[in-house]
Amino acid sequence: MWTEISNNISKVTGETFEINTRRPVSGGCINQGYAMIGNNRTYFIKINQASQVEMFEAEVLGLKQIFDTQTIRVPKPICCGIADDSAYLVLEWLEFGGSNTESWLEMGRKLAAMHKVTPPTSSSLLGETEGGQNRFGWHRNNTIGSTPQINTWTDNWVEFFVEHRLGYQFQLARRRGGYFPKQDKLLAFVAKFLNHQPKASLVHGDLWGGNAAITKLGEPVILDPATYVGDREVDIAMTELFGGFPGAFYRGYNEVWALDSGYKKRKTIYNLYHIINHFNLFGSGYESQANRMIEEILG
Ligand SMILES: Nc1ncnc2c1ncn2[C@@H]1O[C@H](COP(=O)(O)OP(=O)(O)OP(=O)(O)O)[C@@H](O)[C@H]1O
Repeated sequence: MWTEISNNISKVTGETFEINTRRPVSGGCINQGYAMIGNNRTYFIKINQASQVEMFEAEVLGLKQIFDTQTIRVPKPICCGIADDSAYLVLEWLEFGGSNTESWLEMGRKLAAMHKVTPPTSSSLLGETEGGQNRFGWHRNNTIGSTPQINTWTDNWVEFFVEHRLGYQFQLARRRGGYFPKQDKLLAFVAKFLNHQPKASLVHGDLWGGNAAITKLGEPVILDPATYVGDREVDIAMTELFGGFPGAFYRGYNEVWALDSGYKKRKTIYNLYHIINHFNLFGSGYESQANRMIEEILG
């Protein structure tokens, strides 16, 4: 497998790459990460089962879409595919570790700049492109963790969030034996909560602490996106889900595009999506957390 991946790197970069050393990189929950070193170059590789190759293809497209905004750094995708019986994704290697206040201010400013972008709505099937529309979705489905994330273009944000985010995850959770007694009441209530008519923004989609990092040179980077066009508040809510980003991040963000005061009310409903997904991915421990969040939302 490693030779096949090396050969593909040589092919797409036009420079011979022969693997010399490989070491595991920890930090991800879904894929196995490795550093691949050879010919004075290093690459970051993610490996999963062959059936997951579409997940990597979607990640490449998400990284490219974010790169095209010219706002915030993402690792450059090199190639992806199947070698032996494994799916792989090769990315530019980045050296992390230079965290400081200025870098986190920049992370916030750059994320806000990215959120100001409304990418063209395009249908990969029809090859149509229409710019600047306030529609929500993406040109293909992707994954959140390894759960499918449905991105069918929808004109109305509430409809999109109820059907393709909360509703879809609840459906999967039911099949796994999840018990959410106030699910229907909650779904009926969403429209009342999300009546702020958000602008359609390009969002990262999975912005927990493990997916935001600062390079040794102090440059902010976002990793491993589950990109779509949605309400920017979904990203900010997720930064707060597992402990919060440094305060400088929020200061930087608000400098460029201040959050609406209603955000505080909405963030629990946005994070509920991720907690039900955690139930679907990691099991029952998250069921009671989701039910507590539902109670909190319903008041
Ligand atoms: N381009 C890169 N260069 C160097 N290290 C990287 C790079 N991308 C990711 N890493 C490191 O590897 C870790 C895991 O990466 P990543 O989050 O992309 O994996 P994953 O298995 O897809 O994760 P998740 O559980 O968030 O889905 C990161 O937290 C980071 O420390």
